[in-house]
Amino acid sequence: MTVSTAKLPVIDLSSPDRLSTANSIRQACVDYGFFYLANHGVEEELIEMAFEESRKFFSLPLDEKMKLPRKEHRGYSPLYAENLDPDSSSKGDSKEAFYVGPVRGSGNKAELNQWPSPGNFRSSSFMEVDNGVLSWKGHVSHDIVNQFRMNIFMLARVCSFGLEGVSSLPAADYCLRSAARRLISLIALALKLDEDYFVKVGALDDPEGFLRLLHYPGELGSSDEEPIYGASAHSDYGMTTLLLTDGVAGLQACPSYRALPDSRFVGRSGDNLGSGKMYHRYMGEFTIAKRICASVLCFIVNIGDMMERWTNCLFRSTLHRVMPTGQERYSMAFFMDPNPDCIVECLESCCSESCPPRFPAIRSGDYFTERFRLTYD
Ligand SMILES: O=C(O)CCC(=O)C(=O)O
Ligand SMILES: [Fe+2]
Repeated sequence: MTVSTAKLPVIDLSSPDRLSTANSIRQACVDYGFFYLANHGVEEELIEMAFEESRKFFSLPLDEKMKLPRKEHRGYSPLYAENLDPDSSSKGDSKEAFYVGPVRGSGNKAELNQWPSPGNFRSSSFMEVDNGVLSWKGHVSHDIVNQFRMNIFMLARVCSFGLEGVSSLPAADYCLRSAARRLISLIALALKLDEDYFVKVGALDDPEGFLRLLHYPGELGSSDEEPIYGASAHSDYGMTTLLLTDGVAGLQACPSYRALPDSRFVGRSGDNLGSGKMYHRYMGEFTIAKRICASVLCFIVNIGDMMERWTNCLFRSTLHRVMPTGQERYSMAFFMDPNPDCIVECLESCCSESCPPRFPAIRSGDYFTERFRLTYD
């Protein structure tokens, strides 16, 4: 373990001492906006299988992947299509991604997900899991009518989104989404709120949690070119992100960043959200940042902008990025976002006369629309 890793706190999600866990979370969110989450209940085998599916998916020929272009934040996004920080590099991020949105509970939205069709896979290595029978830990096995549905299940269940026609979901209580919900109740306690506060304000209604599979080819730019980032500097937009990586280094966070008071209200041009996220414009150099060494067994958790706004910047939506190391890298990020209709406004406990709310109340969906526009347009 490196020194920098040791400094990032490890939170034990299974600890029976919820108050002490909540206090540790509070400290981690105030100091870093990042922490490791251990004993989250998601089985190693499930994580490994999801990584395996992800590797197979990204190894499909580009024209197959391009049959599933990203729409409504679901589907495939090729190399350089996204630029999280257009001011630091014009080329776009050296990563490809596949997005999965909620499959169940969102009306027609479930259908917006794009899935590789059986035809896409016939010539690939992505298929053939036990001849159409999916087994999980010996508890369950389902005949899944075709490879298409099986592949949906394989990927979707990592976020516990249901699959019509599949009667039981063994992983449902031990999936990313359930871990995120348990964590969010601890975050509420950490903020001295009722543990179901975020449920009560509708943040977790039919949540718009998204899973993003990521593949970084690891290419290094030549020194006379603009820098190439795997993911350029950004903060995440939602409540909290649960990140899994294959252990290859590259993720860097910048917990030392403190917003200059005025910059909080000055966004990049066209950004009318007061997000003030153009850090390096105000800081000069983007200074690093600790290297985060990830164990595949621990999630890396970070706080997103919505939580930062709720807490009036007490909890930090920390700037982070992925640097290419020359080594290929896979990760999976589960973004727990508030329901789009949830109004996010400064918590009473986080403001006072001398510390007024820094951000106006905002509908979560409006915030996301604007941030996506800035990333993709
Ligand atoms: O791949 C990683 O380690 C980080 C990804 C990330 O920050 C993101 O997708 O928002
Ligand atoms: Fe991120």
